[in-house]
Amino acid sequence: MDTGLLIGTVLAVQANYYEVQLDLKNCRGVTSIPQVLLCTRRTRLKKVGQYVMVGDHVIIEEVDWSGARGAIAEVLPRTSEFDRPAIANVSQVLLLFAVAEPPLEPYQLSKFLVKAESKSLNLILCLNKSDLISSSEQESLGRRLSEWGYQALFVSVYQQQNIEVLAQYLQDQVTVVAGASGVGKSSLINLLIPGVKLRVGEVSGKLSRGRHTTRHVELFELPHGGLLADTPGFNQPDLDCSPEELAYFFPEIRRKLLVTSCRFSNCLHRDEPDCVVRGNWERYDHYLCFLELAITHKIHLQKQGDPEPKVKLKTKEKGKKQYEPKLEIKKYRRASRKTQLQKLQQLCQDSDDLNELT
Ligand SMILES: Nc1nc2c(ncn2[C@@H]2O[C@H](COP(=O)(O)OP(=O)(O)OP(=O)(O)O)[C@@H](O)[C@H]2O)c(=O)[nH]1
Ligand SMILES: [Zn+2]
Repeated sequence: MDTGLLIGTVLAVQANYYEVQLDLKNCRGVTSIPQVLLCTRRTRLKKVGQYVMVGDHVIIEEVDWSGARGAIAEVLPRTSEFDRPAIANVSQVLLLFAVAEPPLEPYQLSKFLVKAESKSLNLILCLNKSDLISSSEQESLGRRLSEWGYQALFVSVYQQQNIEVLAQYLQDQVTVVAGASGVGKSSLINLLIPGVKLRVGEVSGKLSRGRHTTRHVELFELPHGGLLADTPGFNQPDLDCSPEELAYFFPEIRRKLLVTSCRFSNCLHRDEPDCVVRGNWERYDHYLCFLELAITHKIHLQKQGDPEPKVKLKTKEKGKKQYEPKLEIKKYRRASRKTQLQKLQQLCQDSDDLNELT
């Protein structure tokens, strides 16, 4: 057996245990050792605050081969870090949507596309449930998306259409499967990885969110090499890019700015004079909506960095100035209907965020 370092990839994290798939290239000639070890994290890593993520390449020590146990001694440098779900070393995003059931919502698809573009990773757009539309509908949808700048791959899990083509795209890559709830992510993973048996649900509108019992992140091994992660029950990616960079996440805008430019270099493409981006193209409205979100996000970040002072300067008699603590906003003032509604929406959003994190 090679005495070199034992390296593996973290497939799943549960409580304080890490499921690590061994990179068996380092153990040539040995066939009877376990492929996956259940590992703990060495205390030294805890002390230096080095956390371990799914997808991490790690060095393993203190192996107990008979019990398939080990300890993670070191985390190798990451090439990328995905936040939702938290996975290291992802190489591409597979954006899966359905052509119907649930209906394809252009705004929602756009939001997922922009989010995926912001990751600077390879992006595959795949449309499932092609069995539910005619070939001419498929062609016109394909043309529409190519205007957006994407070559969509139409698949059907039910009819096993184009699954082989997709499998080739996934080979030897670490891919995160993202897409709205009910589009067939679990069904697709079950088909690609026989034996994995992810739970497939019924499409039941908004209530389908959160029905997954096990929501922890996990990487699944593809039969011909490569790893795949699901993002269950996840409908609304939040856009956290800056207003200035948003334009670059639209292929249509990139194409325009490649051949010409706006009068102002910091143009946000809203109402500035001589803007070459503003105009009559399908997703311009989406751009404007996302721009509003990005501006709100930026203001929010600025406020966080600059907390409101807890004291205020008051002028007393004879012009004497004095600092006084700020009084709390009246608690008994009745919230307007609009504020109540906003609070309710925020509450829903927060509980969704919580679901996505757990
Ligand atoms: N017509 C049709 N239905 C499909 C196809 N693939 C999956 N479905 C159905 O779509 C529904 C949702 O599938 P899931 O695999 O649970 O979808 P999901 O994307 O994992 O959903 P979440 O777990 O909520 O994110 C199920 O009823 C599947 O049987 C397909 O190719 N054609
Ligand atoms: Zn412009």
